Amino acid sequence: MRIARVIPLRRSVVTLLLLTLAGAAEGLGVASLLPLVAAIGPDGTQPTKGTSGKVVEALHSVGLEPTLGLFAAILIVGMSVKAFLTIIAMNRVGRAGADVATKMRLDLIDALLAARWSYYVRQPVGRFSAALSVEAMQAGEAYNAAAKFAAEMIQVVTYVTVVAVFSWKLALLSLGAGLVMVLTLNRFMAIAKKNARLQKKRVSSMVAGLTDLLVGIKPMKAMGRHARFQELFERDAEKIRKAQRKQSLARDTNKALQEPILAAFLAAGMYLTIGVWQMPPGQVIIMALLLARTVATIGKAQQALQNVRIQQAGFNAIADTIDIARAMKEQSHGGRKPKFEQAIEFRDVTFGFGDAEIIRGASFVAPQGKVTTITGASGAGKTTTVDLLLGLHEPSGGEILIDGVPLRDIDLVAWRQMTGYVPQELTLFHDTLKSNVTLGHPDFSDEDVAHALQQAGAAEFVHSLPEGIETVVGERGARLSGGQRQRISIARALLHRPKILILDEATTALDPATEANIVANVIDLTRRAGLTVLAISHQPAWAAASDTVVRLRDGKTETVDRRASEWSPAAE
Ligand SMILES: Nc1ncnc2c1ncn2[C@@H]1O[C@H](COP(=O)(O)OP(=O)(O)OP(=O)(O)O)[C@@H](O)[C@H]1O
Repeated sequence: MRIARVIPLRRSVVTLLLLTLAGAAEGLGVASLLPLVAAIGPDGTQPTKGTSGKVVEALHSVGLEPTLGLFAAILIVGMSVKAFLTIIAMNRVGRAGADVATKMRLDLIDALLAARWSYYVRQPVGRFSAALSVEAMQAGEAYNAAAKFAAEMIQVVTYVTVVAVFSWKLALLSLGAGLVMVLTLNRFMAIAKKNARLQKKRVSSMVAGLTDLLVGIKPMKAMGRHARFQELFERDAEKIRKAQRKQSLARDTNKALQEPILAAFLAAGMYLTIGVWQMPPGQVIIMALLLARTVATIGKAQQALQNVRIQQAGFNAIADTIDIARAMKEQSHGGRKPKFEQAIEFRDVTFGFGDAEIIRGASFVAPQGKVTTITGASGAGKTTTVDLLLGLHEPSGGEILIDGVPLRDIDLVAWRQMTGYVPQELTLFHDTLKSNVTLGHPDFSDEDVAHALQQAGAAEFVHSLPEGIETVVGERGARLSGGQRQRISIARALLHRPKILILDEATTALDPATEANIVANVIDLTRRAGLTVLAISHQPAWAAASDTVVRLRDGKTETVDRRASEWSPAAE
């Protein structure tokens, strides 16, 4: 019933009602065949006995003559009404199926974007591509398959009822035939289902694996190690091929075997109706037709049910991913709007990943409008410190204060929007330079972009490109040099004129002259616009320009006020 969370139950009930009405219309049409045959019997007399007789009697009572034309009209009208209602119902099903896939996709994206940072760190990104493509589509298909199953079952009930009205023995025979068919062919259905699931699992893992591999393909290529992955994918592809073949074989065998089973029961039906129950030949033909239709529909219903089960796996998988991502939703913190007019303060902050404590009672102050450099050995916890400041992690002890207000009381989104952030691992999108700087935000003009590029020391090289800011940077910015990528990232961080600029080893790839130029621009911004800078860096240029240096060692901090004493990176 998880589907009810996506498509309101009322919508499904209305569709089911339409399908039931369609079934009833068909039943009425088909049922008219029996008295029709009796009415045009070889002697031309109208039936007076049995159900056919009762039908004729009922028609007489409402002033209708049971003529060939009347029954033919009932048949045609019944079937037309059925077709009409089925079109409406299936149209609704098609729309609902597409809605299911779309809703699942949107819910997944929503949940993913709202999740906390620690969630992303633990997930292989490629898994989400599989969820978004394969599983979302299957979720929609699951709804369609369920509706198809319902339609087939309604038809089965319709046919069995019609047959039962005229002969309960024959109805039992058709149900028996259906049961034998279901039981005999169930094995093939199970094989088809197992192999379909196997394919889904392998295809999803292939999509996920390939996405992850392509994200980090360069070192694989560079070290000639991609061939090993090719082998793994080939192995996966081979398993998918085998599973697909087995699924087709099982499905086709199932279909093919339905015919002889049906023929055997038809023969039995003929024998009983003609030889034992001595039915008129006209009725026998119609009964045979009904028997064949009933048994075939039972077969189709069984297939539809298997299909539901197969597609349901995709629906469940994406629904689980959404649930887990939602459970990892980032806490919104308090509602206080940050001003940031005085200082950022870490007061005895403690934090660890699991049992491993990384920060153990760190205390420092980064005053507003000043440059603070955070330094320390690799793995000392510099990035973690900045992540704590951005609310990406929660301290397990101590307090982070913005102008004396605890970070947990502050509106986190508003706080982050005041920040320009250049991470250690740069991420440029496969898009134009301009879009990479504006992040697709339409509010920024080309002049804004040019200004940010100028401050980031990127104006000159961008200007030298034939397409300027419209140049497409390639996958993850692969068409730019490392230093160029860093400068574009700095421009992106400066574009919205942040109050705090956080640079995590952001100028490591630059030559000293370019770095000095960026440092000078940033210092100029601190003096003119009151920008506060927090730079994680080992570069002498930053240390020389900073007002305060915070050194992390063994999870603790030492603060050196550079206005009071000189600090040298060699002392590290
Ligand atoms: N998501 C995580 N889960 C578990 N451990 C983590 C996680 N992120 C970082 N760490 C660990 O925390 C420690 C500090 O990492 P951090 O990235 O803050 O160091 P750093 O000082 O910035 O290092 P570097 O100068 O090498 O970038 C490291 O030992 C690292 O292995």
